[in-house]
Amino acid sequence: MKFAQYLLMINNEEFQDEIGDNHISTNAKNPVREDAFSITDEEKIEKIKKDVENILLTLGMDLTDDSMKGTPNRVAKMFVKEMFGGLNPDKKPKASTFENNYKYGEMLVEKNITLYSTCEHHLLPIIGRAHVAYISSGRVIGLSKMNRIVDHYAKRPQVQERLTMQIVQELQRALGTEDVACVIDAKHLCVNSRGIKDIESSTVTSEFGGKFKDAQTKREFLDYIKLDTQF
Ligand SMILES: Nc1nc2c(ncn2[C@@H]2O[C@H](COP(=O)(O)OP(=O)(O)OP(=O)(O)O)[C@@H](O)[C@H]2O)c(=O)[nH]1
Ligand SMILES: [Zn+2]
Repeated sequence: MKFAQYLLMINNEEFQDEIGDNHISTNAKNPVREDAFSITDEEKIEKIKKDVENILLTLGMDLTDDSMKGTPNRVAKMFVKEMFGGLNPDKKPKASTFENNYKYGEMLVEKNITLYSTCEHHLLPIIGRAHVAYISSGRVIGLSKMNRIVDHYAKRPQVQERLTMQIVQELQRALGTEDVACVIDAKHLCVNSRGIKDIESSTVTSEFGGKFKDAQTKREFLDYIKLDTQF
């Protein structure tokens, strides 16, 4: 499918889905059930609170203890409003774009974007940096919107590969161009702090759209971001 046809298709209301990911390719969608929004956030918090309470009681914790009595509610609120808030389409940032009046024609790189996500296999943190770039085809986007888009898709149960693709596809939609790239370098606490317990290793993923598939353009982007970030 041509990119223009794809843009027409994703703007068609019929293609709206539960978490507002109508423009995300099938293979990059989070596995979300159709009834994801059959209950409100407040109802979700109430249900999760009871589930967390149950887990802690099963582990043998005394939930009348001053320090722990608020924990089930705290965890439930944190899940729904913070860690997994990106499942709520109302929280999706407005990716406002404007005319490229100054005719800037080179790539723009937003690098070292702080990334906090959650591994969907273990529900443990993924901590790292995202680097995104695009070449304008007429529209430009507010810098902070790129950080916000990264944060929105990070706030879901994720695998890093999918997250990388979602960021690129959302920026392609917002900017109306295929010429978008993203590299993520992140530590998965499920690898660093448990299991194999390799504290040093990190995971690098990338997605290169349009002109970024070209070796020279890709090289320029990778040179700008030089993967020497410490986190
Ligand atoms: N591809 C991919 N794998 C991930 C990501 N996050 C975590 N994983 C891996 O998912 C895998 C889950 O494997 P399992 O064998 O079911 O889980 P496990 O028994 O806890 O595995 P260990 O971590 O090896 O102890 C692990 O190898 C994780 O490192 C991710 O973002 N992408
Ligand atoms: Zn994990």
